[in-house]
Amino acid sequence: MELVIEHLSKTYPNGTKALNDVSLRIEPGMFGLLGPNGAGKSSLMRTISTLQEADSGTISLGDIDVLHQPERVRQVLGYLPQEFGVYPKVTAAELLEHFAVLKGISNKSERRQVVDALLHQTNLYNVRNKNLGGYSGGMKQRFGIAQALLGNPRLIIVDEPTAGLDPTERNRFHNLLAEIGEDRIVILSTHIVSDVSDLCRQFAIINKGQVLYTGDPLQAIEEMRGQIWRRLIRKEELSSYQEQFAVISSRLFAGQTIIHVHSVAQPGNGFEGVEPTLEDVYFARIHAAEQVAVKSVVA
Ligand SMILES: Nc1ncnc2c1ncn2[C@@H]1O[C@H](COP(=O)(O)OP(=O)(O)OP(=O)(O)O)[C@@H](O)[C@H]1O
Repeated sequence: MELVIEHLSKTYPNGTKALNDVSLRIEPGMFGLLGPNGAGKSSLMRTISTLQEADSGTISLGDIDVLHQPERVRQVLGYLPQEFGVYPKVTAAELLEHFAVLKGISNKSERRQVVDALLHQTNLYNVRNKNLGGYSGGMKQRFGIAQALLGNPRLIIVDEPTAGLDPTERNRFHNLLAEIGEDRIVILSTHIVSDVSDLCRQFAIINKGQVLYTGDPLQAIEEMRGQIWRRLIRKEELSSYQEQFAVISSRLFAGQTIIHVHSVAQPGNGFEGVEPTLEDVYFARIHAAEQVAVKSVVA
């Protein structure tokens, strides 16, 4: 089953163009949707999940017309929203059982089996009788995955799942995602580049409602090879470098500022070539798009 999005656009009543002619083809496996805050990721996820409507464009999931057959989508969809609220005074086992009833698993012993299996899979079985209010952020996210997996969905959407998780929990969550992404479409929406480079065979960069790039992370890195340059500068020199070069990122290291510049040719003295990372790809694509936007405003 493939998810095909074509020419999807959405403008909110206040005039914000959240999706601007988005087209994507998503195959089974983990797909990373990478973009800064406000890029339109949640709008896209909510539209695919049938929680909101688009102004124009089409989405198909196998033979399902997503925008016109929301009931069919909901039968095969698992969704972990950005803000996953839980009732603090019920236990994981109770709430999952409740969701299973809502999903239509009416046979009691079957439901019990499904719930237990999901609690095991998400490593929550030992804490299943604890109130959700006492769960850590990572435990809540894993519970979110457990509920999203009910009914064995073919398409799973997770919106910014690792924000706020500590490294151990994040790692555990990654392993869980990798496991569930083996045989179905999992769309991971995030602004954290390493979530995508760790997990996804396919990804897209989205900014201001537009798809800037889509493809394989390794290929995207390969295409940038020889075009990323590094230089140590003094903090107060940053703005002058930004005027002269395509500075795609700057960070502090041992009290000094390291900049990365995107350039096909050697930018000049003092720059050293570096192996690109997915983060360089991401910043370079966004930087290039912003430059085009600035130029068209000036023109
Ligand atoms: N209901 C709404 N009404 C008006 N504007 C909205 C609405 N929802 C989102 N927006 C705006 O649309 C743009 C895209 O928002 P969206 O939430 O889809 O982005 P995002 O990439 O998911 O960002 P974030 O990670 O911050 O959620 C933003 O400018 C946002 O302020």
